[in-house]
Amino acid sequence: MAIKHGKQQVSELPHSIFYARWLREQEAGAARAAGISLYTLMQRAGESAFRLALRAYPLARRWLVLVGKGNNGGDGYVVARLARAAGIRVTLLACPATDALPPEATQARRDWLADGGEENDARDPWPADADLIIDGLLGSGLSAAPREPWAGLIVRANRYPAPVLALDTPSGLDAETGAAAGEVIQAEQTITFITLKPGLFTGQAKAWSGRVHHDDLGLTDWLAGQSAPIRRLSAGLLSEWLLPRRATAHKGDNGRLLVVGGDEGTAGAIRMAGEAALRSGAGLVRVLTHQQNIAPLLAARPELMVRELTTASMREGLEWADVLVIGPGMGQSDWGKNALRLAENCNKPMLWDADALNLLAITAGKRQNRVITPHPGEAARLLNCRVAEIESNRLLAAQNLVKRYGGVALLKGAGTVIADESGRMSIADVGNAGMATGGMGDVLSGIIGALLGQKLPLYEAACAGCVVHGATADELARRHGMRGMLATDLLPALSQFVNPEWIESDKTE
Ligand SMILES: NC(=O)C1=CN([C@@H]2O[C@H](COP(=O)(O)OP(=O)(O)OC[C@H]3O[C@@H](n4cnc5c(N)ncnc54)[C@H](O)[C@@H]3O)[C@@H](O)[C@H]2O)[C@@H](O)CC1
Ligand SMILES: [K+]
Repeated sequence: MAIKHGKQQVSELPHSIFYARWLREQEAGAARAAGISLYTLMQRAGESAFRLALRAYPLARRWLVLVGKGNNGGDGYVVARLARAAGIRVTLLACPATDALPPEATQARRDWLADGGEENDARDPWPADADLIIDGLLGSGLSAAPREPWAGLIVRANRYPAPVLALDTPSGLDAETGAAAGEVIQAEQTITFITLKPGLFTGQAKAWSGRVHHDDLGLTDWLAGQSAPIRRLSAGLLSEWLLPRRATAHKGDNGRLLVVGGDEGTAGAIRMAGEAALRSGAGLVRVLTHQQNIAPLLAARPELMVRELTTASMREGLEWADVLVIGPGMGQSDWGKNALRLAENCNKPMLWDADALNLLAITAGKRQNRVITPHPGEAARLLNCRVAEIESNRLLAAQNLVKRYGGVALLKGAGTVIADESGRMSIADVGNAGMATGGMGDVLSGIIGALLGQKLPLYEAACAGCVVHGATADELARRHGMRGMLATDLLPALSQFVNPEWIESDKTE
């Protein structure tokens, strides 16, 4: 839904994400280009947040506005002034001394005081009956974990029984990376200004940001001339990648997929990958697996062609296939290692996942024709670092994976990041915590493998596959909730997203 304020409009989230650091360097030039002052920009930010607060919390009449020492606090002063003028009881809590404010925030403070607004020390007792908190403590200027007294105020806000609307970013969350180095305010809604920032979509973002809104503050024309370093992926983009199937298509047109894995006792992984590929439109799926898995797989899914994995069947399969998916349930025994050695020389598009990545960490080969899909633990092994380092900057980690291993890297987790060798980067704004369960990765491998077989280039297949996967899980969560979602629940539901021409328009965002 759009919120109108003046000539501006808060619209659906755009697909462009810009670094906060870059925006801070550009903001003066952008305001100049738009013929407005930085203070006007701040007033627009405050006005936009004020209107959102009225719309989202129509019954809230007693607001606490927390302001810090930067321009994020400046936005807060504007919200406070507008709210007070509208008859809302506003308690403005400043942290701590306000004499060192930057110029625009100084102006906003002056206007607040000139209108008769009062400023309280945020460390003093807060009124007990407020029904909304506006968070203007820390924005994109955050440089480290919040210090005292900011950290203590964040804790206090989080204990306070009123929802938080965060200005630009939830205070304490790193706008660049989504990392939470210390205390972070728990926002129910966040309104971010001018551009989306990566830290609102990956890392710890989903735990703290709540629902994200965006307002470009009227800089639409200026923004149209900027090229975004990162793309936000949503279901609305699927029709860009997945065209309706040709009416005359035959199974050979839709890709012959070789899926390799499933050691003794791990037939499930390979079955889910193979079946996800079929459900995502693969023409033919041949599975090479441990001989014990053959009968159960054939019984469960007769459309799969299942054979024993041997050197001969692997060689023959690689000849036959258009695309290779290797790793699900493969284990790290000699059995899997042999298959991987043969796969290393494959020149067709391929996807390596799970145990293939654990073995890759040892062999360290670089390939342009490969998508790798590590979770943070696998990524840490691949980059020889700690999981915490991966999570502290997921965008950088994905770039480093590509630098080291070539091709396309898809780093799983809340806010999956996809990067390629040309420098393209995307963050998937789909998916939910219901997906934190076994087998989800195997399903993703099958989907991406199928899309590679339908001739999508590596990067596009990874992006589209990730969106199909996450959007399907979101749809299931909407219907049944997150807890108890199974990877196999996704399989029959994939069809609505791999056929985007069938998506109803209200499901695209
Ligand atoms: N970019 C723009 O053109 C616009 C920016 N606006 C606002 O301005 C904000 C950025 O303003 P600033 O650059 O002044 O930065 P912030 O207001 O986000 O924070 C800077 C202040 O926080 C302090 N600080 C930094 N790290 C800290 C830590 N770990 N613990 C305690 N204090 C810490 C700094 O010393 C400084 O006083 C945006 O987030 C947005 O809310 C809006 O007014 C709209 C226009
Ligand atoms: K904030």
